[in-house]
Amino acid sequence: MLTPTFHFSILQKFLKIFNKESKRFVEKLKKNTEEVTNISPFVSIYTLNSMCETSMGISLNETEGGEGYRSSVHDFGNIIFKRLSRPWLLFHFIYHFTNAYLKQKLTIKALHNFSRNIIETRKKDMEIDRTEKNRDSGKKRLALLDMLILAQKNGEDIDDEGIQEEVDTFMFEGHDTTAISISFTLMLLANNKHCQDKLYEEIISVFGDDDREPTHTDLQEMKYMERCIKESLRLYPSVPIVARMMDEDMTTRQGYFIPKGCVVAGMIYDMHRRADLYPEPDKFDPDRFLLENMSERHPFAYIPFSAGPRNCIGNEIVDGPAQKASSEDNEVTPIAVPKHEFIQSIKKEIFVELGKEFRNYRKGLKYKNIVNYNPLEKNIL
Ligand code: HEM
Repeated sequence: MLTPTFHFSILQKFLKIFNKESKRFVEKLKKNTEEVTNISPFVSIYTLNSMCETSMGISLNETEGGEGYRSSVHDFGNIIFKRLSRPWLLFHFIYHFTNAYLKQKLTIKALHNFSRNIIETRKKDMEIDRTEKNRDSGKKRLALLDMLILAQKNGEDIDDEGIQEEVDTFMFEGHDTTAISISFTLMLLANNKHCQDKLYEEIISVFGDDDREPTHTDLQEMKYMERCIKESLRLYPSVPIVARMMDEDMTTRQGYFIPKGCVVAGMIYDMHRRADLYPEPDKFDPDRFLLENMSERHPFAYIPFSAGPRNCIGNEIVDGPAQKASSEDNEVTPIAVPKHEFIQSIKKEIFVELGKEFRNYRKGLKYKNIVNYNPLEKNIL
């Protein structure tokens, strides 16, 4: 349902929002007088603004309750990380008696109330547009939410709760991942002056001394910047681990049995730093993503957006249109990896990697969700 929203013709309309927020970010940075600034929460103000406007079609700064929503988004992130980093809080029984749980409930309520209101208002506005046969509505910029409302109207299998869940997912998946990625890219450029200089030269070659807003074509020309972002996502993938629950038994080529119900984790961070795939893996070298240096690499050696049927839909923003836009096709061409190919690849790449990682933790760990990949003991812990 949502894939058409990620078509580059729609993303192009979003570019105005990204440009507006980028400008605000730069202005704010210029005014910053602190000697040391933690840039990550700073960046996330503008990525959250961008996500709100592209997902819900509202400006957080100009909407009643917007600032409350912003602080709830941040509080919620903190609550989750606090819980994840305190093993005893992972037991529901203990967690339910803590203040953190109470705060979590209140925060979720605030988040849901806000997005529910926006959805209801948006639905009413769209109804008015339709009944008044607003001739301009076709030219309007559609937010992701509008696509879901339209899909529901057209009889697709999604109810109000489903729409809200999608909007909430987008807000979290979209703003934090991009804020982290921008922060690390800035850090890497700051620490690698020669790359920063090269990128600066590229900016000058595209814009000269004109301070106009970047267009989609400009961005496509900025090949070095694209390589810097890709290399930054290799070193610091915003989502370092993905996990899947096995829905059927499986035996890998190496002969390891993984039972149904088992949780298997893919360590993207570790895979991206494998010396056999990336020589001098800790070095920031954007030229690893030159075509000639990539051709020999396994396609799943680089998976910052995961791969397969549940990969990142936002992948289209960073990776998809950049390559596909030039074909000027109006059809949506989702990047989907055939399931069997993905499974084969998991076997070869991710499981082998897991073997290396988990061997270190094996001794003394008796946790039913962790699979032992030690090649000497073909069994399960
Ligand atoms: C640097 C930016 C981003 C990175 C590195 C990233 C990474 C990922 C990864 C690794 C997954 C898969 C998680 C898993 O397999 O369990 C994922 C899923 C997802 N991402 Fe992103 N993401 C980014 C930006 C975005 C943006 C901008 C959006 C929305 C506009 C978005 C929306 C989603 C959604 C909805 C899913 C769930 C897909 C599904 O389960 O079918 N992401 N992302």
